[in-house]
Amino acid sequence: MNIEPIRQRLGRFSPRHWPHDLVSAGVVRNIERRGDALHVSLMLPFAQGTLTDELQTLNAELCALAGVQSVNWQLHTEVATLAHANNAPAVAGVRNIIAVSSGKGGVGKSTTAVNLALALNHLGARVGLLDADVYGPSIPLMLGVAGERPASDDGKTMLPVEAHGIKANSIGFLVGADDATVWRGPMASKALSQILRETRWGELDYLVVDLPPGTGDIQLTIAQQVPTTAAVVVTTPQNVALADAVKGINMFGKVNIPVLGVIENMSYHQCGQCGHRESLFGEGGGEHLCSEHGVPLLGQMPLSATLCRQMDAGTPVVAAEPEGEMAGLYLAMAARLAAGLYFSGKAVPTTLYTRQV
Ligand SMILES: Nc1ncnc2c1ncn2[C@@H]1O[C@H](COP(=O)(O)OP(=O)(O)OP(=O)(O)O)[C@@H](O)[C@H]1O
Repeated sequence: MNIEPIRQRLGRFSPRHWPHDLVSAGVVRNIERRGDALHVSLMLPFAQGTLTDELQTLNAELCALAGVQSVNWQLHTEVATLAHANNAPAVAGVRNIIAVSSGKGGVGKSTTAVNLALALNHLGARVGLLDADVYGPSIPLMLGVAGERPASDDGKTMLPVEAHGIKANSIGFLVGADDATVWRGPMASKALSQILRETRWGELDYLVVDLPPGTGDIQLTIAQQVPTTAAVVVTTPQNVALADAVKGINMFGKVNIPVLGVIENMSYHQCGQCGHRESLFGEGGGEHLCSEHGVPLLGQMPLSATLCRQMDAGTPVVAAEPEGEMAGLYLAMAARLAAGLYFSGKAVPTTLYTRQV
């Protein structure tokens, strides 16, 4: 069978959120006909969301081109390690680190970090979550594991706490949320660096780091001490929050950490009864900010009482209702994030890059 027409068709197909088609993205591994079926195998270098469904739309055309009855797609994912944006030494086993930040407190940064981490895991990736928010470590509560402590079998390193399929560590597990908040700059960033490196994360495709809110020295120091691959900025639509989000984008710019995009949280309220949408804090702010600063708007999350309640109860929406509408929004953001990270980064050999240094 001549596979060239098949290859050409795949070369004209760009999945959603991909800046490239399947062929130029280099993901097509093998095309062959076996009996009445066409087998196409793809090797994907990042966690992906709806690709399986999207590929089905090609089936009829490919069947006609190959003269077969069916198409059998085989998708393998091996998340690539991307060069990080600074000179901080790598963390053993950790392929990519995504920093989640916000220009100001209370915009839902931790909520976003937790649900994005869970969403990446739902897409099939091995995920860790580091709570670096020394001013208010809320991850233990949000994951429903506030009473737990990381175990240590050698007195030197810690095993992360596991919750809802991801691995987590937080300053809040170790000193209690109230004590951590009185720490000041150098002490907090030193402790954090230690937690990052003394946790036995195992093999992780993505480690999501929930940074402290703000754009001051401590955030800058942490961003530099952590071998960050790229960052995400969370904001709400009010002008004051957007102005601070710009400071966040600029902060990462100063230390050459690429900003993968902005997530607008509490963008609108959707009435639980009639479904009516209302933009309580203004409309179009996130979009405007993104187009002005040349960064993608990764997604918009509604203000939702359920989301807030689930978070407080330690069962984040992506874990509680993975098939629901709200989780779907986080899953789409995670897929966009993973694609954006891969296509904007530079792949490096995993074995060299993630070993203990
Ligand atoms: N989209 C949302 N709808 C409703 N409630 C939300 C939403 N996002 C976050 N919240 C709630 O708002 C509160 C603050 O959220 P969160 O702790 O994530 O903010 P933060 O930006 O991390 O704050 P800080 O950095 O100051 O700790 C929490 O009670 C959370 O459940």
